[in-house]
Amino acid sequence: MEEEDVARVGSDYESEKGRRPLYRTQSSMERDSYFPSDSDLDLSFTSYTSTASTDRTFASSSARSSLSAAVEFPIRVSLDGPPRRPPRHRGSDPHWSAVAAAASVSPDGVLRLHHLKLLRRLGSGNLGRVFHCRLKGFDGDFALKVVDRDAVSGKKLAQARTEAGVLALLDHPFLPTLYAQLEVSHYSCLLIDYCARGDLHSLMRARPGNRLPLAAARFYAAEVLLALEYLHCKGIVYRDLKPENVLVRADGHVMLSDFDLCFQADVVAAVEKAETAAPPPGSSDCDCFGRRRRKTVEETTEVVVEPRGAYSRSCVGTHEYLAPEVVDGGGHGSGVDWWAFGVFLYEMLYGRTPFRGASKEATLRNIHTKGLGFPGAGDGEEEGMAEARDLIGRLLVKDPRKRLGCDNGAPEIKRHPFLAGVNWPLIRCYTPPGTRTSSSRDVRVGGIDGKTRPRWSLRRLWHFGNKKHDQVLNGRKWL
Ligand SMILES: Nc1ncnc2c1ncn2[C@@H]1O[C@H](COP(=O)(O)OP(=O)(O)OP(=O)(O)O)[C@@H](O)[C@H]1O
Repeated sequence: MEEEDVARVGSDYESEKGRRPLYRTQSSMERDSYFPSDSDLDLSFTSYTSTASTDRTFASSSARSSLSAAVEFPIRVSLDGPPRRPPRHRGSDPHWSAVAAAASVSPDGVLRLHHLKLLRRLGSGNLGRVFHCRLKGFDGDFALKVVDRDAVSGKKLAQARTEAGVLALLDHPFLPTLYAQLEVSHYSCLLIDYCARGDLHSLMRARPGNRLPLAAARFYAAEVLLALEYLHCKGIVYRDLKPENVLVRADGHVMLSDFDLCFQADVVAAVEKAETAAPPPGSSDCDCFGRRRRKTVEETTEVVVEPRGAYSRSCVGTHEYLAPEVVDGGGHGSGVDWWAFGVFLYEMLYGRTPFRGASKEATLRNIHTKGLGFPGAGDGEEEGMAEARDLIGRLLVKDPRKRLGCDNGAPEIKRHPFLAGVNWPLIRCYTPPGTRTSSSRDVRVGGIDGKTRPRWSLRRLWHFGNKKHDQVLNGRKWL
């Protein structure tokens, strides 16, 4: 890591007891109303700044700031041109029809800001503010991310463009959908999915010991893993995984947010051999005479789409989540996301991150030098903790060449015993933590504790024909 960065990190620490973002300054958006009294804008944002309508539960006051650097890899997508078309997989989402219907009443067929009704401010971040909103006359909730182009530096503007560029590329249930991008006066607004349950960091802090039960941690880890896998397939390295950036939708499933620190690299799909230890289905480790079975190894092939050649030298991310190679400043690739995934799992299970020190400098030193340790197990350790520790240990390997995931990406991690019981194609049919199991006809009856499963198998879903199958897998019916 370069000296300048360490100095900046160090000096920031004292003032950051409230853990405010590193480069945040009071923008004109904080001081004034959000939008000028433009004839196109019938919204006065002023009331949202001072009233109780700001929902602080969404923006946990102790959220950790991210280190940011200049954007050196532009995201390869054009945001100019006609209004956005629904993406292939998320296109059946009713939010798209609402956006299309609202836009159709406009003379030029384009969605405008006055079509939106702002309900409350959800919080503000490094780049701007986020509002909960609805389309006037339509059902469905959205979030509106607003950046004041006049109030942010060129670097932040570049980050805002990166974020918009990444959002425009996404089409995945655990990532936000960009419904529209509105340029109004000096404001850039992104209309995306709204997550009614706030962020995982706040949810964890509301629990004893700031940690989650193992089954919940496994569920969130599995969904985040799929989101990271998708991003890597697109060549996007995320670089800012932390519970603050894992939002929870109304249905309990996750959505990653904050893509301003991403970078994009080339990715080439490759078919690789993979070995999995395959115990005979439904069998125990011993045969009927009590003798230990020999482990059979199954050789399969798998498609690997990991941006293995991704390379960046910038120091970005959140201190406690930085990988050693980022701290070094010697260059890093997609492996930083797998390191952060290990820290994320650790924090969900133990209520704190593994290398946190008394100051941010101490944290960075620990990442480099300190070995990985786990709090004492105690008596009543939950089943599965040993597997979780093993997975964390394989992810938090300081040398990225030996880290799980760095070779073949997410499939390597999916095969680990901690996650091996997850039925990946049906993950959206699991009952998310904290959601009530509804009627017996609801498919979301499984838990993710490794014992109970989604009740419907893929084979059974096919009996309902493709339409039903699509509905289940797209989650349309049960969202
Ligand atoms: N789609 C959304 N649905 C619900 N809440 C959201 C949504 N997007 C952001 N938020 C909330 O709004 C607040 C501000 O989000 P934003 O992404 O701008 O900043 P941040 O998470 O603090 O990130 P950073 O400062 O690192 O860019 C956060 O507390 C976040 O939880």
